[in-house]
Amino acid sequence: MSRSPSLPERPRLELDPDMTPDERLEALREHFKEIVQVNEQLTEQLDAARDRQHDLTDEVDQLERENETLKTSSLYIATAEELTDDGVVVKQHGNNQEVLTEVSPSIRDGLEAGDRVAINDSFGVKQILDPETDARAQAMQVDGSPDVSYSDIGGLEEQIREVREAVEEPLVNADQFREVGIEPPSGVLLHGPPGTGKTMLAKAVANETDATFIKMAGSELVRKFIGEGARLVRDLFELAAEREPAIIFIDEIDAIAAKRTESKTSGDAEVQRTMMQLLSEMDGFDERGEIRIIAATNRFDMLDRAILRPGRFDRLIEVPNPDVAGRERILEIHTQEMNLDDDVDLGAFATETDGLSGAELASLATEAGMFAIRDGRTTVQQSDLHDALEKIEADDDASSVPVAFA
Ligand SMILES: Nc1ncnc2c1ncn2[C@@H]1O[C@H](COP(=O)(O)OP(=O)(O)OP(=O)(O)O)[C@@H](O)[C@H]1O
Repeated sequence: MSRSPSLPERPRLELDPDMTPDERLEALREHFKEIVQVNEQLTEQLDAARDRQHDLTDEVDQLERENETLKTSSLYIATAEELTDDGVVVKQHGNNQEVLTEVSPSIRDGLEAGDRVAINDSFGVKQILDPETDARAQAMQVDGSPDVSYSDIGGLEEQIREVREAVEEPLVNADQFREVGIEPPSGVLLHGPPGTGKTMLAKAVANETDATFIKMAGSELVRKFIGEGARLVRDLFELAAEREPAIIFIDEIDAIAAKRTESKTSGDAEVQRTMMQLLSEMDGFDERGEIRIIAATNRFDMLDRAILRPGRFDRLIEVPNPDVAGRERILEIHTQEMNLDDDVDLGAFATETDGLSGAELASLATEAGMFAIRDGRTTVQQSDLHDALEKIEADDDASSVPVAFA
């Protein structure tokens, strides 16, 4: 930046007592001339300073407008894969679509392969993400249209009904709720063992309602983005407001909303701040329009009861491990694209899989396919399912061996 010129010296009038009146008059004339000159210089400097002030004000306005555009328009996150003479190959996160796009020279100069960038609807690179924005991008997964539907979820008919009533209906029939004069539940908490379909449920509602699905993992907030939790929670709600209708999904909410402990470590204070921010966002939620919030936990017992108060997560939905009919349906779903031998009886097999979660049944189906391939076959037999079950149970036992003996 150019330094402003220093101010001219103030002219000094030096009158000698021995001067004749003529000499004094001459000295006074000289002094007057000097003062006029300095006055002109100062006027010039003042004009230049005013011009500069105008330029800077314009620059500030321009930056404010750019900032506003960046904040309000929806941008997507992508990675710059390759810089070529024809442009930049970017890969959009979420759908992995790759495109060759042009970038303005000013952005191109600072861009390197591997950088995360923000792109607009027509794939134009608008911004290189700095580490701070990057944290935001990593902490939140945004999916414009998740590809899970209710029919992909096995054995959770009652839970699907409840989620539809508490989340889908208020989004789709907001007017009806207003006319009847009732407030829909603020937040829905899905709780149950790992891998039972909680995330799928949240994605399916987003899909069904054409809402944007925004996921944030509580554990990552606490582990990866230390010191940023509260701000990221605020950003999460801001992003949802920009993208409404939107469904906010907070996975592993127990990581930020566990019961308060006696210990006063700085880590606890940080988690507390994050939770307080979440509670205050939820308390101011009514005015937020078409945003619904779903949280999930495997550790319901650990939750701070403050988050379950009316107006917060006041609708609890338990998502348990599937019963035998649920397991059969989940097996059907995960084998529907597979080439099954006529001897396969999923109903009978389901009775042998007591205690397995939906996620375990999904990987069991893939494992069974692997056994068929290893055996040089293109069809999956009942025996492959049994082998896969044995393997999964053996893996399970190995992972539950106490660490000291593992
Ligand atoms: N009920 C189900 N029906 C069909 N597939 C299921 C079901 N539950 C789980 N799965 C399979 O397991 C995967 C993981 O499920 P999901 O992420 O929804 O579980 P979750 O309950 O959110 O788990 P976590 O608590 O560990 O986050 C799904 O992508 C799907 O393949």
